[in-house]
Amino acid sequence: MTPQATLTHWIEESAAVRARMLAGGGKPGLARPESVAGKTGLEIMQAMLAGALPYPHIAETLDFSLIAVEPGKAVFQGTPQLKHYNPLGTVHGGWYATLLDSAVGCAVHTMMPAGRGYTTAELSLNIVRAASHATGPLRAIGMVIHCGRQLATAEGRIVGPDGKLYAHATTTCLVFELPARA
Ligand SMILES: CC(C)(COP(=O)(O)OP(=O)(O)OC[C@H]1O[C@@H](n2cnc3c(N)ncnc32)[C@H](O)[C@@H]1OP(=O)(O)O)[C@@H](O)C(=O)NCCC(=O)NCCSC(=O)Cc1ccccc1
Repeated sequence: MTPQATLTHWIEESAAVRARMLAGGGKPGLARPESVAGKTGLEIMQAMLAGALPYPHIAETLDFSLIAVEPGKAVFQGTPQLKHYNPLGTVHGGWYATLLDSAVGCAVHTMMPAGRGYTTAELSLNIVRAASHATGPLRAIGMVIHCGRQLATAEGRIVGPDGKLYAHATTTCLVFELPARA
């Protein structure tokens, strides 16, 4: 696919995902414990994509959204804007970090059986190309490398529709038993 065709595909796919989420009742918020009980991580992420579970507020704060999940993989799309700038006049490093923490974390989440949770214990980030408010949509793709009983590791990349790399990251997540709720 040409970069222009990829860009068109990304824009259309993201609009379709958003429309599906909204049609299913999706809105920013926090899932109630009883709504996620008994679901695997993949089922939770799929329910979010279907609008059956709320999506997190951070997606609106930083203008990115979940696009697709499969076992061991999560794809997000975000568009850098002026409101994401640092005082230096460039996109804040935290924007790339948040997008990649989301992508690699959710990739790990897709591997969690019901009753198991995870949290980021370490995130290592390289920002190798500056994006701007003129760049347009970028995608963060997270992939699991290892998923054990206590540790999970994953890697992720932020790329443009032309394939240019903007940032890459690795994470170490702690995997644990979710506490039983009364
Ligand atoms: C410039 C460099 C650091 C190094 O580049 P290299 O690895 O040597 O790569 P390469 O030579 O392959 O060129 C790649 C592209 O870069 C361009 N380019 C190269 N050199 C320069 C140059 N001197 N000046 C301008 N542009 C330069 C070059 O033309 C090429 O683009 P092109 O292919 O022509 O279109 C690059 O990795 C980068 O910009 N990273 C993003 C860093 C970033 O945005 N960090 C986050 C913000 S910080 C923050 O928020 C913290 C904070 C918070 C709060 C308050 C205050 C602060």
